[in-house]
Amino acid sequence: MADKPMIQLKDVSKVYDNGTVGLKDIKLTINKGEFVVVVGLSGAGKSTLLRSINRLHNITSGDILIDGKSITKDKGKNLRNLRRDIGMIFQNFNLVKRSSVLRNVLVGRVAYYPTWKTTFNLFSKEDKQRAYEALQKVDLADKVYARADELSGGQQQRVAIARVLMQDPKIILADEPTASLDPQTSIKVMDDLKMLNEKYGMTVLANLHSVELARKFGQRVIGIRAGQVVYDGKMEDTPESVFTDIYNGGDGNKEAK
Ligand SMILES: Nc1ncnc2c1ncn2[C@@H]1O[C@H](COP(=O)(O)OP(=O)(O)OP(=O)(O)O)[C@@H](O)[C@H]1O
Repeated sequence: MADKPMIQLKDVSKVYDNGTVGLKDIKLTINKGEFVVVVGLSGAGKSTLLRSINRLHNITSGDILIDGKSITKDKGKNLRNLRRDIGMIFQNFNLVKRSSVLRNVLVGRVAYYPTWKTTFNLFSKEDKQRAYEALQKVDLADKVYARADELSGGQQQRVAIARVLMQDPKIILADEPTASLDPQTSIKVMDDLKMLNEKYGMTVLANLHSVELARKFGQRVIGIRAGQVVYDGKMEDTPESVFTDIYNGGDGNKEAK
């Protein structure tokens, strides 16, 4: 795929109100269609990075461009439209637990409807059909009318992936998508993310604790420590020592140079 910048961070810093530095002077470009994994110790700033990209957090300085448009500066309708281009996958799935699987997947379309229509559940027939097809793609067509909280953790995460498919974003930010899942289920969830990346060209940025999953799925790896990028390279060129170093609190560069 041609190198077209999809996410650009320009000297991005984030200081929380209590003075904690979340991100420090991050310069980063992620191109369309990349599958990037972010690794780092707990508290390194991985979630802050993802949440700044879709502006769940406001950054303190710098700029973030999504497909060439500044999400930092946009307001109102423009911000809503930019956010529609960014799907989120969370560790805790973020489903409406007492609602049906179908309804949860339809939520992915909410940003395409006026609010009053979604309040009264007035989704179009086409979107209901799309939701069903999205569930087929993650092997959950038989769960369409089940309540979300009747599903296993892995199935719930795949409902969240079907919801992202409905949203049809350009980018998926996955914040520890497998942290509450067993190893086998984790692979199935990551396979589904890979499907969105390969089949639909969605750019994926995923925070992962597991080095094994990072190695298996990431094309590029970004190491974060104390709010800074300390490693950035192609997975195939990344020696094991980089991971050891990052997880031992080192700067991830020593043996990679
Ligand atoms: N709302 C907040 N207010 C103040 N400080 C915060 C807030 N959220 C995060 N932090 C701090 O910012 C730093 C980065 O946190 P962040 O959650 O981004 O790290 P992380 O790498 O995602 O960690 P984990 O893997 O544990 O989720 C930490 O020092 C954390 O304590």
